[in-house]
Amino acid sequence: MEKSSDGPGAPAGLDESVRTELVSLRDSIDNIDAAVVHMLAERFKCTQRVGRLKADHDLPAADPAREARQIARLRELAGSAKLDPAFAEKLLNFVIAEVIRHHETIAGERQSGERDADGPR
Ligand SMILES: C=C(O[C@@H]1C=C(C(=O)O)C=C[C@H]1O)C(=O)O
Repeated sequence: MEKSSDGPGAPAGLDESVRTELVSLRDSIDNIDAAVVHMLAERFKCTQRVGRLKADHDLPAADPAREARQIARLRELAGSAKLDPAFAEKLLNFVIAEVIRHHETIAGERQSGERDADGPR
């Protein structure tokens, strides 16, 4: 069974000042997580538009040169922000891989749409 707790999100038997600090820090973490989700949602709205542009103009889903520039920039920013640059790179690569998957899906849908519009051969 799970360990019992005497308050939302704080383990039982904790010193009051420790509990207050833990709850306050977790409030901020929750706000930051919400901001990250909203920012990612906005980023994916932009990348979906890029995906449609690429599909309309027969451009490849991935742009490795652009990715290399973004990674170099993000590593630099991470370093100044005291965030591990290797972590920043992994995170960006993770997001970009999902974006490329979306772009491939959009391109595939365009192609099958065009085939359908051409009618049976
Ligand atoms: C969004 C694009 O497509 C891909 C995804 C990228 C991203 O998520 O930042 C960057 C380069 C591309 O591989 C783009 O070309 O700008």
